[in-house]
Amino acid sequence: MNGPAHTEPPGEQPLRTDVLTARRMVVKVGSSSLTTAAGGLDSDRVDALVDVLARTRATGTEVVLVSSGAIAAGLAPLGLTERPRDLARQQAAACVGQGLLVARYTASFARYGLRVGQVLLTADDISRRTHYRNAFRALAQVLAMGAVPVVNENDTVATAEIKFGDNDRLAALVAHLVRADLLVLLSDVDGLYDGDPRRPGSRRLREIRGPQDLADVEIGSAGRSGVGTGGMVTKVEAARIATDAGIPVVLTAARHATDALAGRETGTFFHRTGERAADHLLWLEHASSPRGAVRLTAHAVSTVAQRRGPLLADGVTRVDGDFVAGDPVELQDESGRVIARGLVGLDARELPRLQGNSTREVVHQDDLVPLVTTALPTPPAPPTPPRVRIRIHSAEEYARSSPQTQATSTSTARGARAYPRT
Ligand SMILES: Nc1ncnc2c1ncn2[C@@H]1O[C@H](COP(=O)(O)OP(=O)(O)O)[C@@H](O)[C@H]1O
Ligand SMILES: N[C@@H](CCC(=O)OP(=O)(O)O)C(=O)O
Repeated sequence: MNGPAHTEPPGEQPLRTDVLTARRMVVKVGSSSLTTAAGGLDSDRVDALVDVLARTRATGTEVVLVSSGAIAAGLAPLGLTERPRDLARQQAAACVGQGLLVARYTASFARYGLRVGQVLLTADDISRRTHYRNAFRALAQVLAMGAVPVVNENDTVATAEIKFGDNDRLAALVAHLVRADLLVLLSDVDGLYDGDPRRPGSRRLREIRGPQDLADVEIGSAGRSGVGTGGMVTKVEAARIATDAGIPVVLTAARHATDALAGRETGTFFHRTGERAADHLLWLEHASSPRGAVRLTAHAVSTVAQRRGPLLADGVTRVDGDFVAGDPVELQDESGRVIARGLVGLDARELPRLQGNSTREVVHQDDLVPLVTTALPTPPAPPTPPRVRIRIHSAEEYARSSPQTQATSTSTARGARAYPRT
């Protein structure tokens, strides 16, 4: 475990109201906080975590646990001494380790008469609206029946295309999914430091009020545990996703979980920076895979970026991808820069016929998420309608390609869909 160079003594601090008033919280614990130095699950640490969560549950606060550790738990039983680099052996380790992990939680929560329910998700499960609603219903029901959902990525079947990539991000998305009041990220380090926590002189940041507070912070990758994945980068990103959606975040060490959940000043507190968005807008921004891209006139870019109105057909200059009405698409400026995401209201194939049409709506204003924050000037409307160029790719080919490729590719219509439509 990485010991931070400097841990500031907890002084007498006011309690954190956002923690005390949370009625539903998502707690994420990293692999490094659940394993022994020799590898394998550390039962004492699992029990210590469950003690805290069961006490919180007993006060009436609902808890969803997002737990990493499947791969780490599967290493020793498969004779592996370190986390494999290749996906196939990671899948095998997760397959063996996930069962052990949930068995351990089941036994540990049983000491308090609490049941656990395993929930394994892939990005695909929440990147489509119907699945998103389904996942919400399932989790809400597990909570309503008094059990503790233990969520992890479904690493055994998750391939690169459908991976969340890290459980910090998964936890932020689950926090939004279950409409949590608080997200708690438990790691092997007791908060966000302004530099490498092992370096003498690095200071723990007590609170983050917005991106401006992160300007001079050195945010590094995973420490020496060898089992963690994203390091601070993914935790700060997860905090951004959650706080943007109105969910405050506590980031601290698993060993400080009691203090953190009691609202005491420990770790780093990320204040909420935004309001909870409509479900489908968060889904659109963070969880959806765009099915295509639409390039806009300068005038339409300005309208969309400032969310002053819908995207109309006469604002479209080019269409990439084989999307149909209801799909998420990227909205790009004339240079191919992505300026927003939107749920498109028309099929890609319909758009050429609507060239120059200023009454047909391509994306409704309520189905837009601007991704650029800078105010864009409003250029005059173009005098003549632009020509629409259609370039169709298969959805899977489009999703895999880089933004540059997406902007410049010349492949022709294939019409294949990667996944069944929902
Ligand atoms: N600015 C920073 N503040 C705190 N920790 C940092 C920072 N930069 C990098 N880290 C590293 O991030 C590690 C935590 O990430 P990780 O190993 O992925 O943990 P987990 O398994 O809990 O997800 C810490 O052990 C630490 O070494
Ligand atoms: N889903 C993987 C963990 C992925 C992950 O993000 O790990 P960590 O950085 O330890 O939270 C597992 O259970 O092994």
